[in-house]
Amino acid sequence: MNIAIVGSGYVGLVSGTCFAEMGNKVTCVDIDQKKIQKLEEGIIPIFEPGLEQMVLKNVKNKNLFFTTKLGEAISDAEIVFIAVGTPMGDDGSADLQYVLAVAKSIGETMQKRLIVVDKSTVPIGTADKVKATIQAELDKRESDLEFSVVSNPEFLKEGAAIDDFMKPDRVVIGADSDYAFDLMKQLYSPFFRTHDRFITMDIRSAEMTKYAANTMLATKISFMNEIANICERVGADANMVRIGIGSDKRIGYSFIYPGAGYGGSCFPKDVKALKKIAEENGYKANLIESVENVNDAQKLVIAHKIVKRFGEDLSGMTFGLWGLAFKPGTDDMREAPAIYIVKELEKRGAKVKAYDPKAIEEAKEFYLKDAKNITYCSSKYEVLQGSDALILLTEWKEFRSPDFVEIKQQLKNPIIFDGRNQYNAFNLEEKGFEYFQIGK
Ligand SMILES: NC(=O)c1ccc[n+]([C@@H]2O[C@H](COP(=O)([O-])OP(=O)(O)OC[C@H]3O[C@@H](n4cnc5c(N)ncnc54)[C@H](O)[C@@H]3O)[C@@H](O)[C@H]2O)c1
Ligand SMILES: O=c1ccn([C@@H]2O[C@H](COP(=O)(O)OP(=O)(O)O[C@H]3O[C@H](CO)[C@@H](O)[C@H](O)[C@H]3O)[C@@H](O)[C@H]2O)c(=O)[nH]1
Repeated sequence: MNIAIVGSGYVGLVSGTCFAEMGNKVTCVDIDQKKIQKLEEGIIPIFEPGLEQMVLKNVKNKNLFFTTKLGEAISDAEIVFIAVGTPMGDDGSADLQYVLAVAKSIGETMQKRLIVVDKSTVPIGTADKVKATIQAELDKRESDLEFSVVSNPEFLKEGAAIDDFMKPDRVVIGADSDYAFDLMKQLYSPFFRTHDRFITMDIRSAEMTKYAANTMLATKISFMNEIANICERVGADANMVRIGIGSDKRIGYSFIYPGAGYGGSCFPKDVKALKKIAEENGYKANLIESVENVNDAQKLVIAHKIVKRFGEDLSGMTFGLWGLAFKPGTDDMREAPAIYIVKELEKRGAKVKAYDPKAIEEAKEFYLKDAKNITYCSSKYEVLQGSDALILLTEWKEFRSPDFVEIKQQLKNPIIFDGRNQYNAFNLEEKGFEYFQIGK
């Protein structure tokens, strides 16, 4: 099939590359000329395991193309995906300007019947807006071209995006015509080897499914963080409680790791957007609001532990930080707990030495560009030299089983603040450390 993907970020580039891998001819579009130029030169603008190799292979096989010209990309396409950002607007709602700008360009340039698929995460009712925007442009052109708008939310996780896309738990398709359902099923069928996992529904329910899924997962995390905070105060161990409740199949083990709060480009903005959607429709979403409040507070839990240990004024102190990305396996720092911790430490007069295997450039260029008291190191052990304590915020594999003798030798004080409970099985107290974790 001939496909265009508009927006070549985490979702667009991964989806486009995986569709190409299945033998489709895919053109990825972006308005960011630098991004497209890099892609044309074989430079992948984001870090996502396995992506580079797959992009290069499909470019070589002439299944995958890049352009800044949407009109050219859709001239031969049967399906066009909208995969641009829907960032948080000032009032917490999803900002639809990029989605609607793409819809306008599609209406201005389409030359044949098209299925327009919304893959971006968008508020319920957005498909109607996309439809109206395209139709308005067609009307201006006095064109009677047919098109359908489909909602096909994306559920991939950064760091595991290729796997999630190639072997999806389900593909949700919201549409209002058999033609659209059929074409979408043809496109996705190759991804299901044993049995299909299509879930078809009306468009609004598909749009809502995405917000409900992310908010459910965020709720599990905030719930567990709240339990962890109570555990600490009553002398229980959240690590044990996690196993205790996860073993109940109705609860399950996934997404109940207590930690330094959820970050990333999706949970924070989607939880906020759903709260706003509810509000705009006359419903106060108390539970969802609490999920967000618990998370906001959780991002600073490690800072509070540091203050409790060292006092309010941290001037003259240096903290070694392992991990900047919001999770392992990505260079993405959107809403990463590290941003909040670094700023809080800096506010209290402390310096930070930081190392992350992939996210240092992102930190320098965007997310911590205003931080004045941070030094970036080229290895995890360099961070420790002259630091008063170590803080772990992202559980990259290379941090999971470090040399504790080396850590003890290098740090000024043998103190570890573990924001991901990675070292709770290492008997650090017996090894002479002061060890602080979440929920114990
Ligand atoms: N990142 C994820 O893990 C993930 C997973 C599922 C769903 N989503 C959703 O998918 C959408 C995209 O997220 P992302 O993380 O890929 O965003 P991103 O910021 O990484 O990429 C968006 C891209 O769209 C481009 N763009 C903006 N306007 C454009 C236009 N008019 N024409 C062409 N390109 C344009 C930008 O330059 C950028 O490269 C969001 O709605 C997000 O909520 C993201
Ligand atoms: O038990 C857990 C699991 C995750 N997290 C944190 O939650 C955040 C999000 O993690 P994850 O869901 O793995 O990453 P994302 O790439 O943000 O993926 C989420 O957001 C995407 C964008 O909408 C969806 O497509 C995915 O299905 C959904 O998992 C990270 O900060 C994690 O550290 C925890 O604190 N505890």
